[in-house]
Amino acid sequence: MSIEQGNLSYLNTPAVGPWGDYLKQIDRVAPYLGSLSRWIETLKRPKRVMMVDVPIKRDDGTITHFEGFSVVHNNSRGPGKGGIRYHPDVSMPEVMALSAWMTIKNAALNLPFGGAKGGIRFNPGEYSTGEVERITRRYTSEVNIVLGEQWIPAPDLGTSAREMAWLMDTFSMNRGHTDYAVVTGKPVSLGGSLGRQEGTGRGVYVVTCEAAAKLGIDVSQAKVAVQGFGNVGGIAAKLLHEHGAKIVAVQDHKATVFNDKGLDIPTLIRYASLNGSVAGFKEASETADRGAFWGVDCDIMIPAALEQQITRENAGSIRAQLVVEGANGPTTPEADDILSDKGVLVVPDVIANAGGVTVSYFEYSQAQQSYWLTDEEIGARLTRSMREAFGGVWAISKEKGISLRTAAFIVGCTRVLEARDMRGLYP
Ligand SMILES: NC(=O)C1=CN([C@@H]2O[C@H](COP(=O)(O)OP(=O)(O)OC[C@H]3O[C@@H](n4cnc5c(N)ncnc54)[C@H](O)[C@@H]3O)[C@@H](O)[C@H]2O)C=CC1
Ligand SMILES: O=C(O)CCC(=O)C(=O)O
Repeated sequence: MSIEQGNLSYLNTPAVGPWGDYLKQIDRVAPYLGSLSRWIETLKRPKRVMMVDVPIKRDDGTITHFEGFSVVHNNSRGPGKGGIRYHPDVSMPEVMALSAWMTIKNAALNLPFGGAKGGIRFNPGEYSTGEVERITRRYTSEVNIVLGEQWIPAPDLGTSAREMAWLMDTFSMNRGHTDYAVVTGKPVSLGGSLGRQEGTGRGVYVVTCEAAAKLGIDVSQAKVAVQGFGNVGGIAAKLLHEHGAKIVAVQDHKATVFNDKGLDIPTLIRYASLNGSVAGFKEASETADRGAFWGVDCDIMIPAALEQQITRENAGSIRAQLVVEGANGPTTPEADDILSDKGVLVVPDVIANAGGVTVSYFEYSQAQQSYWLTDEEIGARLTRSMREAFGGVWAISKEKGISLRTAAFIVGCTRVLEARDMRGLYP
């Protein structure tokens, strides 16, 4: 079997799904990389992949095994950085794609990190807190050999500061010393950074304002639709709502709620946190037709849930002028083309949702120095980093007449491959 085009025979991983989308994005940037493109295969192959067995004792005394994954995609610029996902559909090709997008994102923001990601295939909502803790601790011990030097984890979909605290504690127990810098997104009382929990949503808000200004959209008058109402979508919606935008539609894993006059976001956040979903929210209309979300009348759309949500099937129905990717990989390359033909501007994940990892970098540096910044300092640094990254990518996109995604990939891939080139090959 050929191993060209990232079609990795040893994993029996065909180039489809999110990994296939990532490979197509790399093919699109290759013509812009000049002589560095001779290193392009580096980006099509994860550096290290690991699948681990995670057995735990359930509350009823029985034993259950879970599949855990960890992928270090690239470490040319430093240790791999990226979150851990708990979701029933997590798979090795998905974690490969998520880790690869981290490589590009971290380099596009000029953070001193490579790309990595981890995941466990299960629905945490179906397990007790004690069971989730045992799964997290067992997984941490199983991936111990890559933690710290090769991979510095953080929260992603389905995980939060709570799991990062257990991870940090388990790692520290195994190594025999307390290590605050092995993981970010920890509770503030345990070496976490102020502003990390809100960092991704705040970054989405900042780039939404930057991109809207370029299109002449007044955010304080804009209608916004948000898919995914968790850490990223919920905070982005809250900040946009606070600045006058009307959030006219929210979709989560269970339901889609609409209100053309604008949803009361603080109340909806409280409601979703009490009920586990936006389903049944009284001050909204609700539809069972999940596809209807994409055709909602709005100016700005923020997909902040999973990969491959905007596809060739629904891209044509999108009425927004601006799509800001809070999620990783929500738009397929085919949908990118349809949106571009329609004149819809897409701010790609590797810039739009980089606020979280940017504050993670601040947390990592603070933990190493045991010196803590204030909320205001974090907020100001984050806003500056996001504006600079967006502005740089916007300028390249205008100069070359290409999408913001390809422009962001030019910045990210050039930095990674320059590092690769300078490090050379062992003779
Ligand atoms: N947490 C972070 O700091 C970062 C997260 N991201 C990305 O943002 C996305 C969301 O992550 P979080 O907000 O952290 O997760 P979360 O676990 O806090 O929330 C996920 C939300 O998505 C909804 N959801 C799940 N499946 C869905 C579906 N099929 N359709 C519609 N909604 C669905 C859930 O109901 C929930 O509201 C993911 O793609 C993640 O990789 C990106 C950068 C950083
Ligand atoms: O904060 C981090 O280190 C990683 C965040 C993450 O997983 C992401 O940006 O997708």
